Amino acid sequence: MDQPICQGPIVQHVVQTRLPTEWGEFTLHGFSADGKEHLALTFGEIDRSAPALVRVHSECLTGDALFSQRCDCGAQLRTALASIAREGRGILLYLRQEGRGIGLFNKLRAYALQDHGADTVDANERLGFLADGRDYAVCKEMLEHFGVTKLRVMTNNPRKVAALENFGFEVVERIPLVVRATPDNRAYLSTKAKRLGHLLDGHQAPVGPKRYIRETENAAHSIE
Ligand SMILES: Nc1nc2c(ncn2[C@@H]2O[C@H](COP(=O)(O)OP(=O)(O)OP(=O)(O)O)[C@@H](O)[C@H]2O)c(=O)[nH]1
Ligand SMILES: [Zn+2]
Repeated sequence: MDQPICQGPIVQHVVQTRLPTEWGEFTLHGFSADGKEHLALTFGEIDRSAPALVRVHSECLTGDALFSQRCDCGAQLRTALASIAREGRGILLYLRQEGRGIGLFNKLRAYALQDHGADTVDANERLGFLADGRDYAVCKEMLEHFGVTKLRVMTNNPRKVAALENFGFEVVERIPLVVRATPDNRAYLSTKAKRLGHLLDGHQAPVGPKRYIRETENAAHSIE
């Protein structure tokens, strides 16, 4: 019998509109995939022949919209948008995989466990989830929609770089997205470095499958 063909989600570009921000005017694109509404923010003309400055950001309602200091998401989002605007072109994918894929209320349950001493990984596992349940498959078609093939990716997460490479993109540079530690997020950041493999000092060698990725000297430091 034929093996079923493993296909990614069907991704549709549904709508686009202007998004004026404090850093300048982006274009906001709505994509639907598997019943979810994902977003892309683009700035300037995307030059398909040059590597594109890209941020793949996972939804964090508490950090992105409610000013939470428990994590680095809000500051990373603002820093990435400011960097793209400063460069004059680039793409931010805003993926609706809240709480590393477990959803908002489960993330809040994980926070409640962390309030009583668990770290971010143990809390997920105690709730019966993987430490990180994200799936980046939707990125492939979203980035293909904009016609880019070579990427300069703003992230501290080598698994994100590896996922993009597995989809066939050439990641020519990883740009650390370093956010200042605060008393509220210091333990969280340290757990990400120790248990989830995040590269948080901005100067470590990439641990992804390929070692030629250029680590930029000019990390996108927090603007706060
Ligand atoms: N389950 C869970 N999710 C969290 C927690 N803190 C933040 N998140 C989610 O984690 C996601 C962001 O992932 P991070 O691990 O902060 O960073 P990353 O995307 O892997 O890496 P960067 O590209 O460097 O930002 C968002 O979806 C947040 O909602 C937590 O304690 N528990
Ligand atoms: Zn967050």
